[in-house]
Amino acid sequence: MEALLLGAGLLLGAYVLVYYNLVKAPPCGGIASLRGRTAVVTGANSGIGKMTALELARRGARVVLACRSRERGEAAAFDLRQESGNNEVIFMALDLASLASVRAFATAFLSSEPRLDILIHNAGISSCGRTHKPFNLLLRVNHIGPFLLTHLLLPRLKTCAPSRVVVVSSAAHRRGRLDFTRLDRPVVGWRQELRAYADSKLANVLFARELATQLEGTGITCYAAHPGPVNSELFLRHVPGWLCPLLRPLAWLVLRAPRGGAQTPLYCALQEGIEPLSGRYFANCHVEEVPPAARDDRAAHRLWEASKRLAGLGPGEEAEPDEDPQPEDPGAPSSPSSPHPEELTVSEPHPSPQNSPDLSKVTRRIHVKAEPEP
Ligand SMILES: NC(=O)c1ccc[n+]([C@@H]2O[C@H](COP(=O)([O-])OP(=O)(O)OC[C@H]3O[C@@H](n4cnc5c(N)ncnc54)[C@H](O)[C@@H]3O)[C@@H](O)[C@H]2O)c1
Repeated sequence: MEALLLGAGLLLGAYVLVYYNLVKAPPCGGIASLRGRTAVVTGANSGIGKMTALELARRGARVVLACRSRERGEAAAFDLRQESGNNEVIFMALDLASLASVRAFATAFLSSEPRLDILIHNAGISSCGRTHKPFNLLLRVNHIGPFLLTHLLLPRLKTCAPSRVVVVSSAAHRRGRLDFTRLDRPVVGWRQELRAYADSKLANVLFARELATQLEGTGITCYAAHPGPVNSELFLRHVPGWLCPLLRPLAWLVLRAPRGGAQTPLYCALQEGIEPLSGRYFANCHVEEVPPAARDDRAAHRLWEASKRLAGLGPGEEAEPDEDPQPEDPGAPSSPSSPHPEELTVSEPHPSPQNSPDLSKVTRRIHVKAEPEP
């Protein structure tokens, strides 16, 4: 009897593993060679971001790992260079919780990198941990920081068009509800954190939607991607230490491996022919319908305006980094436009501009944001 139960358990485990990692997350196809193109992946020192960066590096792209910790970022860049055999994987410092750091990253990037073809907003947090900030840290890291970064890097994305922006969102956006009267209120306690996480992921979906509208006709397309339920540190990081030994094997068994989680963001970054679906939400490498709150164009526009204020971008301001007003950033040094000396780090000298392949052969200009009516 026990042997039977064990056998059934093993079979079930194998089924779940295969189902989540191969059936639901088939390896993404898309453009085979990215030689001559540059990609930025935020939060690329672990989990889904690291696997996304690895795949881009394997295809020959120059990959910038935009990470908070120099030590972990440099270590990840080293690993990825080894694993991919591509020496064009570098680290640059970016802390999305600090608007000054976002600006410093953009300044460093624009002055050292001649190209930007793919921007993947992967970094995210699900909890504030022990940090107490006088603002909504989850919204800051998961949405406002990426919003500002996109604005600052737009000129480079435009000159390299056709180019793409991928915002790693989550199915949790379905539980999100944006309260515009208290968007930036500090988050206290795990219940508020869960809510704020879902809200920030809804903000990701609305951001991709509005960005697509604003960029129509520029050759830049953007997508919100759900990686699936992935076995990463995102949630385990905040679980009490004594619970981890119990949860880790369970998570390994029932959740997708980070490599599987990377497939939908990669699909959005690389798949030919999805340009008419710019602004849409993807899961399991397919476009998916979202709930009314996530396809509310008025809310998307309102969020855009609110995000501009929270990111320190003035009304009608162009996205040129040098023209941005000084942001108010409680967690940042007093001179945001002066780069932090320790943050302006590039682990390798930039390469000379390379011959870029003709992307117009594999992509088309965006004409419509196609979406069936509910
Ligand atoms: N793991 C899942 O089941 C799951 C499900 C849906 C969506 N997601 C999303 O996938 C993305 C990647 O998450 P993951 O599961 O790989 O977790 P992870 O914790 O391994 O990766 C998150 C990355 O973001 C970085 N990061 C955190 N705060 C940062 C900051 N202030 N500045 C710069 N980088 C910062 C971390 O250092 C880390 O590298 C997140 O946006 C997450 O919301 C994950």
